[in-house]
Order: sequence, then C-alpha cells, then structure tokens
Amino acid sequence: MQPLSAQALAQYRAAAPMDPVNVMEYQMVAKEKLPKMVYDYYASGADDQWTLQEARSAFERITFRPRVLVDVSVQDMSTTILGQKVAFPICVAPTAMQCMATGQGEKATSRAVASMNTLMTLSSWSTTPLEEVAKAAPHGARWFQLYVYKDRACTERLVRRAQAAGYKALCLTVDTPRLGRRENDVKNRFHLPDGLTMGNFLDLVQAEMPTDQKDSGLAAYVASLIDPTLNWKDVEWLKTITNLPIVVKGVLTAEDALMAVKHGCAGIVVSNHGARQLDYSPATIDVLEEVVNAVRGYPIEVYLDGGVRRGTDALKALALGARAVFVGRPVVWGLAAGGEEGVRKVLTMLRDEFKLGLALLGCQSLKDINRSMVVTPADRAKTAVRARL
Ligand SMILES: Cc1cc2nc3c(=O)[nH]c(=O)nc-3n(C[C@H](O)[C@H](O)[C@H](O)COP(=O)(O)O)c2cc1C
Ligand SMILES: CC(C)CC(=O)C(=O)O
Repeated sequence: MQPLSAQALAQYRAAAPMDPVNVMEYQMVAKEKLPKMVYDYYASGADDQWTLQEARSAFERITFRPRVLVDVSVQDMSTTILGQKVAFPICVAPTAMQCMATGQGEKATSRAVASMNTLMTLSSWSTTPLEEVAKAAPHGARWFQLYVYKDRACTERLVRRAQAAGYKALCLTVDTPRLGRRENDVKNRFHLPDGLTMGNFLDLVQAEMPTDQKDSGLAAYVASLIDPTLNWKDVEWLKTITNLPIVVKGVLTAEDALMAVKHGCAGIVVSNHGARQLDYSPATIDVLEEVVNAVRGYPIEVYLDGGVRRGTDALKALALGARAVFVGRPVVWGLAAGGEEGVRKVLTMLRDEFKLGLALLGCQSLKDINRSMVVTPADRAKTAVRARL
C-alpha cells in the first residue's frame, strides 16, 4: 500500500472513524500514532514504490464470476497448512521489530494470532526472543522465518532454538541477499529506537543496529550480517541441520518454483517481500498462477503474500491456486492501533470479509472455490483475441 499523502490523511481526519471498519483505516490510525521513522519503515516499499502500488492495482484488476442459488447457510473456512489446522486461510507473514509498534510487540501478535486459530510466522529479526514469543501462546501454530547469516554457527543455533521452541517450519527468505533501498529509511537514517534490541541475537552476533550511518542503519546492518552467497545448495545444508519442513519465501517464477521442488522444499511463498526489495517486480497475484501451474502434482504447497487488504483479495488468491495467503503490514497497523486487541480486530475483519465473500461467491467451503470464479486481465485478453478470430 502506498504511503498516505498529506491530503489523504487530512481527508481521513475530517471523517475519522472512532472504530476503523477496514484495514486501510487501521493504517491511518497507525500513522497517527507512530513516530514518523517507525511508520515510514513499516509502510515503505523500495525505490519508486511501483511494485507497492501494483500490489493493490493487480488485485483490483481481477473480478469475480459468482454462482447463485447455492445454500451457504453453513460455511467452513478451515484448512491445513503443512498439516496444521487453521480456522481460515489468512496467516501472518514475518515482519521485523514489532516492539516499535507496541510494547508487547511479537508477544501480542502471538497471542492474537493463536486466539484466532491461524498461523504466525515470526521474523528472525524480532525484538523479542523466539522462546518468549512461543511461550506467550504455547498452543499457537507458528513458523520461524530464517535469514541465513554469514556466521553459519549462529544460523545453526537459531534453527535449533526455533525447533526446540516448537516452531513447525522454517520459512527461508530467499529474496534478500541485500536489503532493498527504501528511500524514506535513508532520509530518516532508520535505526532501532533506544531500549529495543534484536531479541534473537543477544548471545549470538552483534545485537545493536548502527545509529551513526549516513544511510538506513538497517541496510548497513543487513549488509554486515546476512550471507549474500546464499544459494540452492544451502537449502540442502539446512536439511542436514534440521528436520523441520522448509518453505521458501520470495519465489516469483516457475523456474524457481521447480528448483524449490527439486530441493525438497515443503512450501513456497509467492512473495516480493511486500515490494521492499526489487522494485518493478510483478505483483504477486499476477504471477501466482505461473507458480501454481509449474508445481502442480508435486508435494509442495503454494501460498501468496503482498497487498492482501480485503477478504476478497484472499478469495482471488485461492481461486488462482494458493492454499492460503499471508498478511504483513495489516498486522503491524493493528498492533500500533490497539496492541493485541488491534491485531485480533484486523484478523477478524479479514476473516469476516472472507466469509462474506465466500458466501456471495456461492461457496460453502474452500473446496468450492475454483478457477472459473475469477477473471484476470490475461483471461480478458484471451477472450478478446478469440473474439477477433
Ligand atoms: C515492516 C516489515 C518488516 C518485514 N520484515 C520481514 C522479515 O523480517 N523477514 C521477511 O522474510 N519478510 C519481512 N517482511 C516482508 C513480509 O514478510 C511480507 O512478505 C510482506 O509484508 C507482505 O506484504 P504486505 O505487507 O503487503 O502484506 C517485512 C515486511 C514489512 C512491511
Ligand atoms: C530486518 C529486515 C531485514 C527486515 C525486513 O525484511 C524488512 O524490513 O523488509
């Protein structure tokens, strides 16, 4: 989502709802509450932020073909994600440094997500140690997002800790050999606010983010720690140090999807990192089908993240073959606006919108959602060509 313009914010203030009724309004409340450096970090995309805009535009270009006169008085939104049951197919993507949004940070998210019976992915760059996040909601479904560090011993210890703490999969982020250039972070000289630390590294590597940079402190921090040599062989290495399933996050092409299959990954997140890495990458919803078609018949699940702000966005992704979607910023907006309760409200909104859309589409359960229920720009182009022949 685009950063809000001064004009949009002024318009919102004029009609400020006491209680936000959608995710976009939660973003506006969060913007009012957060310090500028923090809001900008959460909201921004890379460079021109073209991909950031495109994430929403691409969803807007897809329309539905709803079916009618179907009994939808009883609905079931549940599914499984790598065998773990979730109440609805909207899960939580990893977002770093959540204690900047609210004091309880990742612990609040953990409790809210568990109470909604869905799945949370914890960023390895959390401001709370992974064990404390697990303890905050012991029965919640949880994955651990991994960046591979130059210090492989540190990486290995982190993986073992995640496994010991009950995280059920490693979500390996593969689109960040270097941090994308977020110009607001450069201007703001982004750094971790005083009193916060990267909770998982306290005993491992340099826990403090530099504050004296003439650039984004985060970009320098990432450059000093994350291993840019990461490649498919390292997936094999990871498999020698853990038996947790590996989900690769950041795949955008059929070629890489097939590499994930070849290297024994259990899942793929079709993701462009919330438009924060390579600008002019496509919107994820536009490449989802390419990935789904490439791996059809293989034992691998495909998920999508990026720009999901409405229950109907999730329906579109499922119709195009995703097993579930993940949301990043909406959770942070909920946290900033209302802590644990704010996250619960955001997830409840998305769940309820999804349920309503499911009924209006004529579906009783996720099994009823199918490809014929959406029309994409590619479908329209094909129809136009056929009409001309
Ligand atoms: C503030 C912020 C921090 C993020 N931190 C991480 C991270 O630590 N690890 C990671 O793999 N992805 C990270 N991401 C990317 C998200 O996991 C996800 O791909 C993206 O936010 C999805 O798009 P959405 O925000 O439009 O829902 C971050 C995204 C944001 C906005
Ligand atoms: C600590 C960062 C690498 C987190 C991240 O992935 C992001 O800001 O997009």
